[in-house]
Amino acid sequence: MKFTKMHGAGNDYVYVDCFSEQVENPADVAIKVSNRNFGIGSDGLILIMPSDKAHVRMRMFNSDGSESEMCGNGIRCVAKYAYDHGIVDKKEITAETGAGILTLQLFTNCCNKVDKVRVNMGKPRLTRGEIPMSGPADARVVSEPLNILHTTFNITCASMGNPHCVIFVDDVDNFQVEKYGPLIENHEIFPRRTNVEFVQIISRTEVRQRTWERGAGETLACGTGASAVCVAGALNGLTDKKILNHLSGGDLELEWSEDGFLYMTGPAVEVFSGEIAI
Ligand SMILES: N[C@@H](CCC[C@H](N)C(=O)O)C(=O)O
Repeated sequence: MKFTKMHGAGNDYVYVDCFSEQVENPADVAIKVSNRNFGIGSDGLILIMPSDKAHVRMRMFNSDGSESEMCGNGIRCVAKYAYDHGIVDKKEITAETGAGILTLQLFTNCCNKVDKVRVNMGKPRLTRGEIPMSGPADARVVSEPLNILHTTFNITCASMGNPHCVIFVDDVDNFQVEKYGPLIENHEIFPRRTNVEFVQIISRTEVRQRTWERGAGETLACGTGASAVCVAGALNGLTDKKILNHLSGGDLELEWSEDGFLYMTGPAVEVFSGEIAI
């Protein structure tokens, strides 16, 4: 199987061009290629596919083989791959995802390669039913207490197509992400598990985020998570609706605009290509 390794702010995936390759059992392939000792090493697998509704279609699988509806860092890399490898020739393209059809704006460098992408991530979904979470389907979850191991966290939840639980903490770099992340990911109030973002407020326009990803553990960045953090900061009155988010592997710019859409801007990098026996 031919593949390309790419990352967005350090959130790295193995990408397969399914315009020319076929992948049987992508969940198993994701587990195999993601292994950092016995595989290629990545946070998961992303398939770049033809679509009858958009310029390109993305399917994404976490390193544990579970499929997610959406991947913010992944969709920027899919757009870069599509442009740099001649699948599209426009700088505004559409992409079909499990979270619907998204519009992306591509920015190129002096070699006409994409190095930055702005994504209209759609409107955040804020009710328990949409996230999904147990409890009254129409209710929002803003700073709601959740007890984990005798500690009470105030959680704010949103779906960006995939579920997110945002927790504001005082000192994120010393926070025990590996201890609390999996307990929240698998908590019974999240019937499809959840991604978890631990966030320190730096100012009304700047935050620092660490992410525990559903199906992958701690990663260096999460684009849908950074989008959910922008929403959660605004809903809690802690940040403006336009922020710079410092993730462990790089920065993302987020804006929850007046029309209700969430815009994410960030880098997309191709690292290397190769072939692996599957
Ligand atoms: N890293 C991604 C999100 C990947 C999927 C997530 N782990 C899930 O299961 O929903 C991003 O950049 O958004």
